[in-house]
Amino acid sequence: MKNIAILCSGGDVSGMNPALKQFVEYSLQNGLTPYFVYDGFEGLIDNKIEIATHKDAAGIINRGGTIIGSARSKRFMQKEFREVAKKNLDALSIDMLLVLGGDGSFRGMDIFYKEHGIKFCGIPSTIDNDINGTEYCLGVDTALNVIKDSIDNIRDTAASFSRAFVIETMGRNCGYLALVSALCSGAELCLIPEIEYDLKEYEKSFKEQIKSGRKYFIAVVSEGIKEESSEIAEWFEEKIGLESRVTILGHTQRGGNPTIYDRLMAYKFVNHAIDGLLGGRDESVICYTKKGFEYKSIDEIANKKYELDSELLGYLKKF
Ligand SMILES: Nc1ncnc2c1ncn2[C@@H]1O[C@H](COP(=O)(O)OP(=O)(O)OP(=O)(O)O)[C@@H](O)[C@H]1O
Ligand SMILES: O=P(O)(O)OC[C@H]1O[C@](O)(CO)[C@@H](O)[C@@H]1O
Ligand SMILES: [Mg+2]
Repeated sequence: MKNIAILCSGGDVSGMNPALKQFVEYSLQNGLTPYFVYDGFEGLIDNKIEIATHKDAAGIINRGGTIIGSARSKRFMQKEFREVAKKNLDALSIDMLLVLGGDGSFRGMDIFYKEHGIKFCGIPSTIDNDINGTEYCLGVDTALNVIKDSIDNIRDTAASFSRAFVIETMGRNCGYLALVSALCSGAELCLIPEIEYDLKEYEKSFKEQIKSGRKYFIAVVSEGIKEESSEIAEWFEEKIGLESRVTILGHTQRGGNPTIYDRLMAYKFVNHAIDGLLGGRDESVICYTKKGFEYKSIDEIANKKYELDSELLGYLKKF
């Protein structure tokens, strides 16, 4: 029987647990022995690698996060520790790995494959949705729903108090979460790292809107823009004349009950990843695009910047 392992790396997402469950089931269906690697690349180095059974994957489908843990591993960046990881995998005769992670994790696996020939398939899993080559990353839908609920709640109090709210989303240097949330929550202002802005250009229009009866503003801003959220709030107070508050959604965006979409995508990503490895694709990332699922090379994924959809950008409100 052949052995296959799975690990989670980088920021966790809701959808990882459904993926782990499907990994166990689909591996067994294919006559493979599934292994869990606990705590990402750290666990590869520290030999936290154990056989996974149906029992290990039971009762987890509704849980956010990942029951096997995730990590950012400084040690995996060093050759000597990757050698330790390879020895640990060899001792268990594991030469196929599924990696649930982001671009950084795939870059690390690419180096590991080139050095030691451990075959892998990456499953894009990051709330940032910042991976080039795939239009969807596992966990994004759940994160967007968490953000949507938060903004809807904030709107209630913003309206009651006639305030401006600056709501900051995660995303690192990618504005996807902020852009989609702003569109789907009817925000008056959306600021993202990809688009240059000058707040002065909004002043005239916002003041006119207040004169015509607007009582409150919702601004959705992404982490990674040139200003702090508190500075945007000060601008609302000083230039627009509205009392303001800041809500930084932070790690709430990384948790929560996985949505139906993320559960289904978890199943599909995992099946395609295992099929790819069994079909002889030794080093790839399984991507989801308008054409469906496609295997792509690490070069295409990790060495090019993700571009936001121009149609979505076109929907953004202008000043
Ligand atoms: N060049 C590299 N060489 C070896 N390992 C790497 C390299 N780049 C990243 N890694 C490994 O991948 C881990 C995860 O990378 P990173 O923190 O960038 O997260 P990610 O996978 O991009 O996910 P997310 O951005 O969603 O948190 C790093 O902590 C490191 O262990
Ligand atoms: O959980 P940490 O290490 O604080 O990292 C936070 C970062 O991870 C992410 O949640 C996922 O990459 C980013 O949106 C955010 O900038
Ligand atoms: Mg990343």
